[in-house]
Amino acid sequence: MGNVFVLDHPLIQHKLTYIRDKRTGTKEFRELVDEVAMLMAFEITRNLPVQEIDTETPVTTATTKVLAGKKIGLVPILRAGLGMVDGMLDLIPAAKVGHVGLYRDPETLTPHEYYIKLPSDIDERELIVIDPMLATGGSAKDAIASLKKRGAKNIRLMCLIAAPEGVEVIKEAHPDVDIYLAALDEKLDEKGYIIPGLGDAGDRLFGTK
Ligand SMILES: O=P(O)(O)OC[C@H]1O[C@H](OP(=O)(O)OP(=O)(O)O)[C@H](O)[C@@H]1O
Ligand SMILES: O=c1cc[nH]c(=O)[nH]1
Ligand SMILES: [Mg+2]
Repeated sequence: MGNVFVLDHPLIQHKLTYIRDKRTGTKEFRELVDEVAMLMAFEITRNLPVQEIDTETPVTTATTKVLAGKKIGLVPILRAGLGMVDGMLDLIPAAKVGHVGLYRDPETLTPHEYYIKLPSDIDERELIVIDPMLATGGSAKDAIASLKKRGAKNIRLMCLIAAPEGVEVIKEAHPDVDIYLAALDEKLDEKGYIIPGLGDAGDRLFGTK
């Protein structure tokens, strides 16, 4: 655990280029984030355990595989994490979805939690915390701590883009959490934005700039 995986599938990388492009408008941005989230869900679920069962096909009995082990829970960090939920649910339709609302104070960069609603059985689920951006790492760090406080034991973090600073914060605070990214960028600027990044993910998703 505590590993960092950059999902470098060509389709993910291609779409991420257009997500970063400042000329990409809200509609296309939303669609691309949705598509990349689905592709990342495909990669992140690659190592889920399976078990063999007997299945009656119309002609014989076959030994086949089904998912085994823990069920999945998705936990988007509001707002921007919402943009990745539907794409992931396309692949994992039975997942339950919890929500953690956090905003980052633009001056101090400190995260503030304003909402939390989780499935009652989070302690039995493999949770995937979702947020497009891991910048200073403060928001994801607090969101994960909130989940642990409420009993979560198996948590992974999935982001589109991270800054090295944010990755270090999560590794330090939550060494049990694996991190899945589409890209690990260069650095943060003085306002806490990821460079080169994609700008403000929430504003670009919801057209609020
Ligand atoms: O790693 P950090 O430095 O904490 O920054 C990352 C956070 O900032 C953004 O949310 P924001 O506060 O803009 O809220 P929003 O999703 O409502 O726009 C982003 O979606 C992360 O949650
Ligand atoms: O670059 C960044 C950093 C934090 N939040 C964003 O939406 N973008
Ligand atoms: Mg924002």
